[in-house]
Amino acid sequence: MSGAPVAAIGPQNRLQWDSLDSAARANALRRPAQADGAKTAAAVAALIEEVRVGGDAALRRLTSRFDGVDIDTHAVSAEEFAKAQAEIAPALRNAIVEAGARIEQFHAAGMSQPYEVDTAPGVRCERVLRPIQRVGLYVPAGSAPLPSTALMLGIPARLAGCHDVVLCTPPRPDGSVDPAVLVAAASCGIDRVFKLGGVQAIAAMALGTESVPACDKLFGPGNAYVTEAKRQVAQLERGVGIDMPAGPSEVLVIADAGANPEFVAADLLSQAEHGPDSQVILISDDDGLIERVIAQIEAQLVELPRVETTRRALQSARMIQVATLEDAFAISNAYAPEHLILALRDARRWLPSVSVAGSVFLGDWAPEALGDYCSGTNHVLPTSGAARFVGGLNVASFQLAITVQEVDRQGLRAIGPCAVELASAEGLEAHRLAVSRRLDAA
Ligand SMILES: NC(=O)c1ccc[n+]([C@@H]2O[C@H](COP(=O)([O-])OP(=O)(O)OC[C@H]3O[C@@H](n4cnc5c(N)ncnc54)[C@H](O)[C@@H]3O)[C@@H](O)[C@H]2O)c1
Ligand SMILES: N[C@H](CO)Cc1c[nH]c[nH+]1
Ligand SMILES: [Zn+2]
Repeated sequence: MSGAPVAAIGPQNRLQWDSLDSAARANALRRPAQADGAKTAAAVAALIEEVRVGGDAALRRLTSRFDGVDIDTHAVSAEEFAKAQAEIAPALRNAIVEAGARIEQFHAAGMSQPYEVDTAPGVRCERVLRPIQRVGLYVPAGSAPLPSTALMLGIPARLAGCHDVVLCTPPRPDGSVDPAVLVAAASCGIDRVFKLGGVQAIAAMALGTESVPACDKLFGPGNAYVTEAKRQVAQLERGVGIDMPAGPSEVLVIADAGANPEFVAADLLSQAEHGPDSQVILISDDDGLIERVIAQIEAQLVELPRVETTRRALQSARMIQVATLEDAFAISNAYAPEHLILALRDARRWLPSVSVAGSVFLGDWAPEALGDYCSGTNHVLPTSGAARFVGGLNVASFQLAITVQEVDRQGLRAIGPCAVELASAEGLEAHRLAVSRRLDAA
């Protein structure tokens, strides 16, 4: 029996917040990737161990298994960089340059500055900034290569002054790397690129292999495997820093009755198409708007090339009706979305109601996709609720803030007694003497 295609958004996706008990509310805001978290963690741990033991040989095996291609040398050669430059269309090159300029403008404006303060006569405290010595960047390419991510990682790294930069990205089935990723990397001064994806890339950059150098901190988004691998390597004995959990994409839209349903549906679909575990949420105080958005999703979905992936992501979509917009913000702040779109009349007026989010898009003319590419903000953003405690990537993510204190005799006399008192209270005699011996001599 044939008929109309099954609707992507069904009654199971529709929720009336006021009618839910607390368990149903918690369930409504659960991320889809959490479902098989334990299984993913075990698989990832085994793969990291395989790289630790096997080095480059393991990288070759895993690339063959997961990317379906046999590669002898993972490092991208100078010839491959040159070929990529020749291959990409001028319009794409121009877009990379144009986006890069705005990303640089925004990130440069937000850079931390060194500073110094005399906290007492003869006591100078400073903060100096140093680039993290060797950074490892991950550019996803499983379902689609993301040259924009190379810009989002490479530009703040360059502004921070990082000279030793390694970048990994999964190879294509023919063993090459997407040329636009290479052009974007080169535009940031990055020439050390490895054809490596997933867990094996993260493990290689964390542990080091014969060909891939061990890095001090890893950056970049990726699927649930990549995100779990970052989490695990951060706990290894040779500690490696990570930027944040930046996993499967999320968008939450708060829309009022006046929102444009065509635009709202397009925004929800734009994040659903990233992968089956993307999560999209619409919250509105207007039932009619929700109905119109759902109709638009069904209409627009069938036109999309990645319809099956998108349809799978929509299985975990939430269309939530609330009594008031204040309720919508309370839900959003509890969920901590990676992206938050305010499709509201006078959207800026509502900005103070946002207390937790990765990046906010104000009004009908700010699609989230602009932030993905070229508004200037960074698209590497916290997912899975991490927006509660970490912000998006920025130049400071690539820097060490080192504090310095310079104290002369006068300074020691001024603040030494304070330290002596506190050391005595803590019963730390050696601490007290390190100060009082100098006080005696000063
Ligand atoms: N939060 C952010 O800032 C942000 C930004 C951009 C993209 N993203 C997300 O990044 C993700 C990109 O995912 P992707 O899959 O397209 O590319 P990816 O490069 O992250 O992952 C591809 C790799 O996953 C590995 N892999 C696939 N199946 C596996 C399995 N069963 N076991 C072990 N490893 C496996 C393979 O090694 C493959 O190379 C999407 O979820 C997207 O939403 C997030
Ligand atoms: N939306 C992604 C972050 O969640 C970033 C991206 C790159 N390209 C397209 N989108
Ligand atoms: Zn996107």
